[in-house]
Amino acid sequence: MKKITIAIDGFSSCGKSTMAKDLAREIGYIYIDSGAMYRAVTLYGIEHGIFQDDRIDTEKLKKQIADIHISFRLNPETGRPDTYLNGVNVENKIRTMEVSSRVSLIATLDFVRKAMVAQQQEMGKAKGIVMDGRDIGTTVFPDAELKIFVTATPEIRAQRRYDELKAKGEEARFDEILENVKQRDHIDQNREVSPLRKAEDALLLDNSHMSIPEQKEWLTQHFKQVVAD
Ligand SMILES: Nc1ncnc2c1ncn2[C@@H]1O[C@H](COP(=O)(O)OP(=O)(O)O)[C@@H](O)[C@H]1O
Ligand SMILES: Nc1ccn([C@@H]2O[C@H](COP(=O)(O)OP(=O)(O)O)[C@@H](O)[C@H]2O)c(=O)n1
Repeated sequence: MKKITIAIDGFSSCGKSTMAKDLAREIGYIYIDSGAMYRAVTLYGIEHGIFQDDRIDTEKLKKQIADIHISFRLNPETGRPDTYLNGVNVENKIRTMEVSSRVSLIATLDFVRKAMVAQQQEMGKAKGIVMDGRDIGTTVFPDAELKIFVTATPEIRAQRRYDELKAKGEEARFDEILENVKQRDHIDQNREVSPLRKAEDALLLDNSHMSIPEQKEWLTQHFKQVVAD
């Protein structure tokens, strides 16, 4: 069967990674969480004094960007890929509110995007990949055979993220998460480089009232249709 490229973009916390990972596992494709890469750069910045309050020392980060190596390795316990920053597993550290509150500013920087996009395109060279993010269908893989743009109401998205953090036993406040979700959507949609928008040829999915199995079924059907053509 021919291998294709699948691009899943959309708003924060709506279930993109969940559906992308599940599909990739089922069809034997590689899954890449591009957001995890921006989160890893942000964590690097926090750990290397790049932030002074809310200001970013862009010159310092620019000098160090070539020293930031991000990779993914399958976690045999979860069956899902964990994110590694310079050889260290940072999967949990990159999901904290501290990182969430800073990542979208880091993702506005053109030299950061350039470095990440180059790595992402390299990872997808051989096709057979599902990648989720904000600019996958528009910038990273504009020729992807299947493009999806996912959305849900901000309240539902914040609730999903809140439930996730609570289930992991982490501190979480619903209002803080809702504010973060809205703020990141705003920054992502209004930045100059590769702003978040639906590619013209992407299929729109509002999963506000869909369960995880329902959305996976929806995606699998579209995948089957594209590979059958
Ligand atoms: N349709 C859904 N209904 C309820 N919860 C969902 C649904 N899709 C995903 N989730 C949950 O919402 C949270 C955010 O999903 P995630 O896939 O990380 O979103 P994204 O990649 O878009 O940020 C996760 O805890 C996930 O299990
Ligand atoms: N391809 C991408 C992926 C993420 N990002 C940025 O990285 C942030 C974190 O991405 P994410 O996919 O982990 O976000 P969640 O929706 O999973 O919380 C987003 O809010 C964007 O600012 C981006 O700019 N481009």
